[in-house]
Amino acid sequence: MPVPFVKKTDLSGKPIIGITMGDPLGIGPEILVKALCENELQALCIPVVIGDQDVLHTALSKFLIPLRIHKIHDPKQGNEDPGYLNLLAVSSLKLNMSMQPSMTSVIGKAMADYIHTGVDLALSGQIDALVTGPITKTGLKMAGSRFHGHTELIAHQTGTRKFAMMLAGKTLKVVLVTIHMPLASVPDSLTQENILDIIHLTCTDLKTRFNIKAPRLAVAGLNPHAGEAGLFGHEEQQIIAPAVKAAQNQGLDIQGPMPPDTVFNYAIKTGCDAVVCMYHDQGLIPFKLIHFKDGVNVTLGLPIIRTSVDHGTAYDIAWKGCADPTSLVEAVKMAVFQARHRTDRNLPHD
Ligand SMILES: NC(=O)C1=CN([C@@H]2O[C@H](COP(=O)(O)OP(=O)(O)OC[C@H]3O[C@@H](n4cnc5c(N)ncnc54)[C@H](O)[C@@H]3O)[C@@H](O)[C@H]2O)C=CC1
Ligand SMILES: NCC(=O)COP(=O)(O)O
Repeated sequence: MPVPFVKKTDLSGKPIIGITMGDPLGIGPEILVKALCENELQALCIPVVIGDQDVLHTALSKFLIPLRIHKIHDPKQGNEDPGYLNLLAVSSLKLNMSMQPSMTSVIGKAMADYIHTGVDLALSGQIDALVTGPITKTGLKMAGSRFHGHTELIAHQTGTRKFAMMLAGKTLKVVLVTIHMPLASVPDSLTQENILDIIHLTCTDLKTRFNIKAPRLAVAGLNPHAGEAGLFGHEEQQIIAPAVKAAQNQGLDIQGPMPPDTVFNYAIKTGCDAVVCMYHDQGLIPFKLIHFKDGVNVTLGLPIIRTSVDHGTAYDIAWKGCADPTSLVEAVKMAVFQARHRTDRNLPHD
């Protein structure tokens, strides 16, 4: 479904930020009510939660959060009073959280519906950005979705062909060339073309969404020592280096492929704006060592703004009261920043 244009929204007041509740069985409801009870976010935006009334009501009472649910049907009805939790109720699950329910296709579908609704609202300009709470990929699969996660689902729903996953923090930003696939499939999935696409997406979004005028990038190799001149693999010489060279020839400030064990240290020390990584854990391990608490997941290349927590559903601590809401707070703040600073409004994305 191609949806090439973003509707213009009036940003003279506070941006309206849609926040999906995520998997009801995970820590999504808890971090949501904790994040909203601080009043910090309501000073920056009008948050509108897309989720389930009973589940949120249970979270409010279990975690002793003094917010009142304000049920709305249109994001414009969002109350600016920080004492209210604005809710667009999309499901009515009637779960007994004290019985530790398991994932079902009904819960999985509700989780997916929050995302679909949020994307529709963002595409039509009724919200200025979408922030997503954590979901389980298995739950999405049980609901019949063919997508691995939000990133692929939202790209599809917005008709976006070229997109990328960025994990962003103040110290380090990483962007992934391949995302959710077996490690053994990674080498065959790397092409000069897709690496160059990710480099371009990164540069474009750093300029248009992060307000970075002249982005500097570093690119990681795939193999130990970036292949050591072909001794430990040929992907650097045959695929990655030609992509970096092509980007340099197009005038981009970019270096690589660099040895994966030192590229992150180099990037932080020299102030690179992002490191382009060849696979999921190559980027996420160093990123989460630094930004586990406050990292934000951002999808690049979309016609809408989508940020997310950097963590998952954390079933091991769900509904126990010890989940940390910092990543969600940072995801909302980044969504507000992007809504205010984006320079690509009304421009078609690929
Ligand atoms: N944005 C999203 O929707 C994401 C979803 N996932 C999904 O979540 C599920 C679980 O993934 P895992 O690999 O176990 O990662 P996870 O992030 O859910 O948990 C890893 C460890 O970190 C802890 N943790 C995570 N977030 C925390 C928080 N806010 N406060 C305190 N401790 C926290 C957990 O208790 C656990 O010990 C999987 O289905 C995965 O696909 C994973 C990452 C992001
Ligand atoms: N490791 C990041 C992750 O799994 C998040 O995926 P998505 O749901 O944002 O696509």
